[in-house]
Amino acid sequence: MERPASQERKGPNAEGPDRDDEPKPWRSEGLPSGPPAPQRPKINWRRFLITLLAVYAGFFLISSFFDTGGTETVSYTQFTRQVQAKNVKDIYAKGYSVQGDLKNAAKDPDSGDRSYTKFSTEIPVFADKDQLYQQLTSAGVEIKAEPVSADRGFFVNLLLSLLPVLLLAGLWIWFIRRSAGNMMGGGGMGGLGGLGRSKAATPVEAGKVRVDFDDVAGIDEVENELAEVVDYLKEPDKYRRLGAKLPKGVLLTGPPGTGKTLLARAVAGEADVPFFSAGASEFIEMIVGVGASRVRELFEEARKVAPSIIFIDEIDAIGRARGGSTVGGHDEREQTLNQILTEMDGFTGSEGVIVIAATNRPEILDPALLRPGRFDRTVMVSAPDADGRLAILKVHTRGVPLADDVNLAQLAKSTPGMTGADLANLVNEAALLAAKRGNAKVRARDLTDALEKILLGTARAVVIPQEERRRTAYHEAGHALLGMLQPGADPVRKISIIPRGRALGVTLSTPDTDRYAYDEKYLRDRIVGALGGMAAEQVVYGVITTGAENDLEQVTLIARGMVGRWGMSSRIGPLTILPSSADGQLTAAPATLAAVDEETRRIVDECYEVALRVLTENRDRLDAIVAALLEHETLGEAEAYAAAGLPRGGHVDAPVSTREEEGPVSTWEEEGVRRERGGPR
Ligand SMILES: Nc1ncnc2c1ncn2[C@@H]1O[C@H](COP(=O)(O)OP(=O)(O)OP(=O)(O)O)[C@@H](O)[C@H]1O
Ligand SMILES: [Zn+2]
Repeated sequence: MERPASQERKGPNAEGPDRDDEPKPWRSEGLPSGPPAPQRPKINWRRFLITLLAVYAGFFLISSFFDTGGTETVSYTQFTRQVQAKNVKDIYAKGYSVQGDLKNAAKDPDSGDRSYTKFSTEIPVFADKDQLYQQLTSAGVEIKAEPVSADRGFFVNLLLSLLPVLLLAGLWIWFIRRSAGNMMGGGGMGGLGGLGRSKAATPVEAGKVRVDFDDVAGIDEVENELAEVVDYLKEPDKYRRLGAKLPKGVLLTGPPGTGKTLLARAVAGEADVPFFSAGASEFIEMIVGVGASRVRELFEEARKVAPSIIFIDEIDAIGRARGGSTVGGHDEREQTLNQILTEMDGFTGSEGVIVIAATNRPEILDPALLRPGRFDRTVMVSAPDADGRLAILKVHTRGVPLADDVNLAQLAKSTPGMTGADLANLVNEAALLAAKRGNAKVRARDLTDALEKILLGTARAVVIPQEERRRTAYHEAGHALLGMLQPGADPVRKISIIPRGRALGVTLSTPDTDRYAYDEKYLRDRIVGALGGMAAEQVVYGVITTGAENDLEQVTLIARGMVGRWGMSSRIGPLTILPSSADGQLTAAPATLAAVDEETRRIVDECYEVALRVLTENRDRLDAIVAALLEHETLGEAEAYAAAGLPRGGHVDAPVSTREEEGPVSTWEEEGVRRERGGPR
């Protein structure tokens, strides 16, 4: 099977250099090959600005030199005194500015001991010029005069004042020349015909995309979710005949390097359709309106060759929630975003263009993007678990000769927290090492050395330390075990110690049926479950960590609601004491509020006691879940209950949903300060 060998070898920033010298806002693949567009040198903006500043400063220096270099600036009084003393040889007048030479050096009136023969001065407008002229002629001063416009200093001044205008003009010309390269035709920008429409995108790869689902490993669930899209792209008529509506947009979310871009290309490869890809930030130009017309153009091209895929990477760059900041580029971003929304609204699904967008930060996206008919399908791509990492390692070692001592399964186990991009990088580093060492095959040592090099060389933690994993596992197992043991709690659906965004791990519980009202028992079990992570750390380690912040927020919210809003405390009685929102009015007396706090505390304390007791009594089950978690990293419902040695008592089998927004779900996610992956890129 064909695959792009070079692409496989790249690390997490594989696309970086490409993007940098790519003049066009998008790339397309899978179109018939055409003549390559002439490469235009990319303007380095920082250097450009620095040069400009330097030139500016230079002008200032030079002009000030011309004005005062070697001459003494004297007062008008001083000047007339020299004239009366008949010590002035000649003057040179330009408007009211006068430069001149003295016959004999005069002492500097300010410092006293410095002497000068050249001077300059300004004649006040209100000076008696006739009288001055007479004095000058009678003193025999040679007078030279020039019209104001011939002034050398004036030219310099003119240049200086014109510089910003010249600068803008230069920018404009550069911009137009640049746009002319990949844009043609008229229309795009109102009166500025020639801007904003692009020529057919030049293919990067001739023929079709040569990546398919075989190249994407360890995220089978995600592939399954996208299989429908592939099927639709392959046979749009099949769906069209039935009038079926397919998603126009799919949003891939997940940490950097988990294969979102790869996945989008694989969808195109599987479906054998052209692939257009663009980084969202590349749409945004200095000049308002260009991003929008590029978007329009991109969709036009894609529609021409439909069925096709448009991939927009880092959509958060333009898709951030609107309003709020009004920093520069705001308008442009908004217009570009609006254009994307318009395009997606405009084409009906039957046109066969599917937009796939990727982001690491779905939470900051404008909700408008996620409405039906736009990116109405969100697919979460998370970092791979141990099995997933093994599968990815297998993909990336397909073309690499491995020595017999290499144990990929072992390597997969020792790289928790690594993403697909990290693993691809690891294999490549090992191959480089082996080549440097003159070996024909990659040996186990090359891989371990490469791993060490990566661990030392990257600032972010690539591999999660074993101790941290164990602690996270205990924390999650604590939540999960209490969820399994407390009779009123919702069944546990999934436990994971794979980091996800800022979360170190997650335990997911969903009820079997929809619940509309919650009784006190259920709420108490929720609190017990939420405290389970902290309690487990207390039981096992004797200390607790900051990881329980989210848990405690949930606990406080529920307990305060029980006391202050739902009448579940006999001491307070059935009264609404606390407003349902933060800005609501508080009407209770301070003593009542204090009582609410005490009651809240009592409930939480009682629940924490329960959590500690249950976990201590069931320590063996807790340890067993932790062992299973460390082994597999994620446990589904059946595996979780099996590990705990518990029946899924009374719980009806419900379809497991991993989409957390569905239904009343309790998730216990641990905030991890250390685990912010990726960072600025
Ligand atoms: N699941 C995977 N299977 C195989 N290779 C993978 C996988 N995930 C990532 N890779 C490798 O890592 C490289 C980079 O991944 P990709 O660019 O698709 O990640 P991404 O999620 O789009 O990251 P970003 O958010 O930084 O754009 C891929 O080209 C591929 O070599
Ligand atoms: Zn927790």
